[in-house]
Amino acid sequence: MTLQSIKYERGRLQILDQLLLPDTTRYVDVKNSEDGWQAIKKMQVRGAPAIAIVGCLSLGVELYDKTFMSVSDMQSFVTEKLNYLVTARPTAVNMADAAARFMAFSKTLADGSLSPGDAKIRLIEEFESMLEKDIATNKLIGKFGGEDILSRSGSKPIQILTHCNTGSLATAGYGTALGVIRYLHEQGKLDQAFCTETRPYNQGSRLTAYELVYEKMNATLICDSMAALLMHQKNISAVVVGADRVVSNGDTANKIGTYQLAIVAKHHGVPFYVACPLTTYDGSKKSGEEIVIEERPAKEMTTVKGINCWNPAFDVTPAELITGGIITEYGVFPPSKLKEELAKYQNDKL
Ligand SMILES: CSC[C@@H](O)[C@@H](O)C(=O)COP(=O)(O)O
Repeated sequence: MTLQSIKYERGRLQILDQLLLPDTTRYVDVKNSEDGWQAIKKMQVRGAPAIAIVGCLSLGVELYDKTFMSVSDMQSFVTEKLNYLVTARPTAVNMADAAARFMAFSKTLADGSLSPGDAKIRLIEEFESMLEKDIATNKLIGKFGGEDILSRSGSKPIQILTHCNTGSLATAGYGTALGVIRYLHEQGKLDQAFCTETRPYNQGSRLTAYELVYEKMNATLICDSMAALLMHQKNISAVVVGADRVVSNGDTANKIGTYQLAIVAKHHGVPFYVACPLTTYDGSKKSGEEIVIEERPAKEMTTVKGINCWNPAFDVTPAELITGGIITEYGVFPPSKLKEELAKYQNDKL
């Protein structure tokens, strides 16, 4: 059984408190959208897909206990709460994407054909479907990405470098970039995965390392500052990272430090891939310059009081550095073709 960041049954949501990992495994109840907002803001749950799923399910749990006089009352309530959930963290687009889709869906429920109670259950069912869809999506990402890497590597042992945490803890299960590594491992083709510590929040050393050990994959931890030497000395087959927002020209926001990995990969001729679902694509923005980068509190960085800190949680990797491609559930696309390729699938989202 893989690690489970989200436990859900209708009317009850629990999340694995990622602030306590790896030392303590404790699930906490998320009883409503306010709890959901707080859990996302405090990073008890994190990772773009998991943020959206927990946000929507927290609202689903709140809805379950509520009664509405009319479907349009429910629709106003849901719109207000979804808009609120989007404000918890600004950079990952998945929650905003889900909010837009579910607001549109809740409008379709107000056509008079369903009672308020039935409409509420239809909406809850749609929230619930995110769990299975995310895992199915991640398995496709894993396969497309894994096969692409294998096709480029000939008979060489496969060694993958990844950054941040993109596995079961950041999604409903299987993972995106870590899904690619998992697929290669399942095929018996993974020689070794390297993961960065991912300073300052240490998603790599606390969460990815924990997942890799838990899954018994052959894996090695490095400090972020060791990536250039690693690529110089260790025959890295590919760098594979996740994403928080990919915009229409292919520029990609992901965990701080991704940009420098992409530069180093280009210098060493190592293919650099971004792995993410269609729900991480934001076609409304033309370039990475338009992406809002979250800044986190200085206390996440400091060991000495009195020093000034700058703590951006994400950076933007320019499309031209994504040399391997963007791995989605529909295939692997060069960033320059992403917009036209994904346009074909936009209506499949719900
Ligand atoms: C599948 S998760 C992809 C990204 O969300 C992940 O790489 C990342 O940057 C997470 O940042 P975090 O600040 O931990 O939410």
